Formats: sequence, C-alpha cells, structure tokens
Amino acid sequence: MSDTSYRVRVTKDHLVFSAAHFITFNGNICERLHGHNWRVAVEVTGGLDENRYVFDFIALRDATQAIVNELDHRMLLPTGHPTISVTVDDEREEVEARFETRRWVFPKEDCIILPVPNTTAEEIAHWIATRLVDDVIKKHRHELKSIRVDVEENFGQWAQCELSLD
Ligand SMILES: Nc1nc2c(c(=O)[nH]1)N=C([C@H](O)[C@H](O)COP(=O)(O)OP(=O)(O)OP(=O)(O)O)CN2
Repeated sequence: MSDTSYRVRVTKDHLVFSAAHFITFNGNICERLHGHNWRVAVEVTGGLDENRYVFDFIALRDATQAIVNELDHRMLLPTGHPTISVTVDDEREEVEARFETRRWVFPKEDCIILPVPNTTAEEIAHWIATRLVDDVIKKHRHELKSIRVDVEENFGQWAQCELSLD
C-alpha cells in the first residue's frame, strides 16, 4: 500500500471579503457590530486524476472566489442562533436582527443570511466548505479525501474546518 498523499492549497490576495458581523460568546455576551477583512484559503486532499492533479487549482480558485464575492461588502447574519433572531421583511426589503433589547435593521440586499448558529470564523469556514462541496467537489469525477477551509478573521487569527469526503 502506498503512503504517498497529495494535497492542493489555494490562497490568493484577492480571496478576501470585507464583511460585518456580531457574535455572542460566553452565553449572553453580544458583540457590537463590527467588520473584518476575512481571508480564505482552501485545501483539498485525494488521489491524482488523469492530469496528475488532486484538483485543478484554477477551478478551486474560481469557485472560492465566487463565494468570496457573494460575501464581500455584506452584513453576515445567522439563522440558527438560539438568541439572535433574524427576520426578513420582503415587502420592505429589510432584515431585522434582535438580541434581548437590541435591534438592528439592514437593507435586505446588503445581507447574507447564513444557516449557522453563530457567525464565528469556524462556522463561516464550515459554510464555505459545504458550499464548495456542493458547487465543485460533488461534480468531480475522481475520489477526493477531504476539503479544508481556513478563514482568517484578523491578522494571525485563523479558524479551520475540515470535511471528510469519504
Ligand atoms: N475561535 C474564535 N475566537 C473568536 C472569534 C471566532 O470567530 N473564533 N471571534 C471573536 C470576535 O468576533 C472578535 O470580534 C474578534 O475580533 P478581533 O478584531 O480579533 O478582536 P479584538 O478585540 O482583539 O480586536 P482588535 O481590533 O485586534 O483590538 C473573538 N474570538
């Protein structure tokens, strides 16, 4: 049995999105709304295809860029949060978020509503990994082992999410 393994990694200066969020932590502490320049890197492991690629860098880069572009210049809001409620008003084209006595209202077009329990770097990395699986990995013909998405929220503060593809 071979102990050779392969991985490709994509990270670019333009794989960065500027977006606002607020999270809760330690129970009921809710941050103020603030923004980050979130940097994204993606790794895929697996066997080699007929090109001797694990995965085409260009396809991985472009799929990641498309997701990054969706998130850029947006307000990130969670739908699965236990105490932050997020309500979309289609008639007014607004999104309302509430936490205890606090209330925020945003233009709907400025928001990205994510099915996550908290917009932490870890959960955003998980959401991006899931999107990449749906957008490109599932369409791939040869066997891949894992995908890992790294999200940097602030300089040197990275979260990673790895999904097994077996
Ligand atoms: N493991 C994680 N830890 C923390 C996360 C996270 O997503 N995963 N998130 C936060 C907060 O969002 C916090 O706002 C991080 O922002 P940051 O700018 O790094 O926080 P600072 O208060 O240090 O800001 P400075 O501008 O650097 O002073 C916390 N932890």
